Amino acid sequence: MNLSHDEFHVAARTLAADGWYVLAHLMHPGQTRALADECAAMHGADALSLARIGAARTVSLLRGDRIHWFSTSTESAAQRAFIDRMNALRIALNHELMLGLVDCESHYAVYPPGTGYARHLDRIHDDDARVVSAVYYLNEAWRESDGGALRLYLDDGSHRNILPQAGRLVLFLSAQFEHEVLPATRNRLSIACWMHQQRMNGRR
Ligand SMILES: O=C(O)CCC(=O)C(=O)O
Ligand SMILES: [Fe+2]
Repeated sequence: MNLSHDEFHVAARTLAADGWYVLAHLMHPGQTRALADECAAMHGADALSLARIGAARTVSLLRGDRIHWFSTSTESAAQRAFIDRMNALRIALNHELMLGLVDCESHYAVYPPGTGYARHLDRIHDDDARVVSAVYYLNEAWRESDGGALRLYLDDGSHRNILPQAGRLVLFLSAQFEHEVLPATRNRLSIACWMHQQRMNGRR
């Protein structure tokens, strides 16, 4: 396992060249397990909310995940460790690519069996803040037969299926890559995260 900053260097270079990258182990397994346990416990206690889409904030049939936004006032030690790690990555990306990423926003997501997220772009049309999308997966021993891949649509018309394996972080440019979450046969746990630039279009 490589948790060194060399890995961030490779991530930055590959993101610049290809627009997407899969990092094998963002955090130590114990930290990932703590996040998975907390996310599963919140789901079990019905403490997650149905996800909503867009400015209208309407619950949509397009996505079936239940979420909890991280916030500094309520965050746990496990969430803090994740945010610290993502901030280190964000600073490395700024350093190497001069992206001007000012912060990240993150939420837990649980997709119950049979639910997914239809093909979409993370850059919302009236908001240019999201630059890099990142998804951190929390599922131990995920098998191909469990379904639940992230399908990333590439510029050449092909696609890649990425399984939501614990420890894996997927990065891609928010404005460039359409993607979808395929339905799974078991609960699919993750943290979705967006790195922001300062908004250019005046919106707050
Ligand atoms: O969980 C994933 O693999 C992707 C989630 C996603 O596309 C989103 O929350 O916008
Ligand atoms: Fe997305």
